[in-house]
Amino acid sequence: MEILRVEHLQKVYQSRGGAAHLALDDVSFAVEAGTFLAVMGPSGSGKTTLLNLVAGLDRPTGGSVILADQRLDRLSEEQLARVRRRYLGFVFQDFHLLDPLTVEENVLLPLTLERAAREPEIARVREVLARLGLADKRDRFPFELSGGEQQRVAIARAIVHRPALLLADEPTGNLDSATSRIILETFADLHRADGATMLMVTHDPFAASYAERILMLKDGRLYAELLRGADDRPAFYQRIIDALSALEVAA
Ligand SMILES: Nc1ncnc2c1ncn2[C@@H]1O[C@H](COP(=O)(O)OP(=O)(O)OP(=O)(O)O)[C@@H](O)[C@H]1O
Repeated sequence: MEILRVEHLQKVYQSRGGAAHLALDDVSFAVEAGTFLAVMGPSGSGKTTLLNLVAGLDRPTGGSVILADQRLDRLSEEQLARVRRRYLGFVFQDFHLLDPLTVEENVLLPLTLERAAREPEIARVREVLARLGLADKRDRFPFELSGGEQQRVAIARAIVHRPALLLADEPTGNLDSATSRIILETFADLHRADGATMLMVTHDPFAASYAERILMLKDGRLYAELLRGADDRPAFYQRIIDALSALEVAA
């Protein structure tokens, strides 16, 4: 089953001075359910632009995004907001937790946005917190947690409503390497054990090596795709490094 299809996506930013910048140029790809996809590319290559368009947070100047069988460009802002809440989960570089709320309240939030919390929903929150090894942290506040724990709470919040697609924007960008590894293992485990579908934007080859498929962007265009295939993670990492140096040589 296909979760996401991006067709001939184009984004032109018009600056106030009148100059146009082509941030995404004819990008097409599809994502099957259960895929762990990474999108890589140097700074300015269009990664965040692509993520924002996939999330329906911005509108393309050409082409389309089809998420869970719905063409996002045909939806009103209100319909888009509903699609986002229902089908997407978000994990950000800087966690985006709400400081006045406890861990449990933060994770409950996506379930209570549209209605009052009920018993089964609290049970679901506790199940997800336990799944992520946070059962004993549920009454703490974000500032009482380490960065890695805060990111795991953010992941719990992103998956609590069982989204069709989990979007992560540089999720290890603010973490040290040991903590990054724990977060990446968490994603890999959600993919392996729960069949989660993920799109992770990263410029870090180590983070990307946890994915099974990588799209590489350069100057707004897709220029390479790597599939992990039968490689183990270290062998895949080496192939990513080789592909990146080939890109630099070509630049
Ligand atoms: N609102 C905007 N108006 C004009 N240009 C923009 C706007 N947003 C992004 N751009 C330009 O579009 C290009 C792609 O930006 P984008 O943020 O998608 O890149 P990125 O790959 O996510 O970079 P980084 O890794 O640094 O976050 C860049 O050249 C950027 O300067």
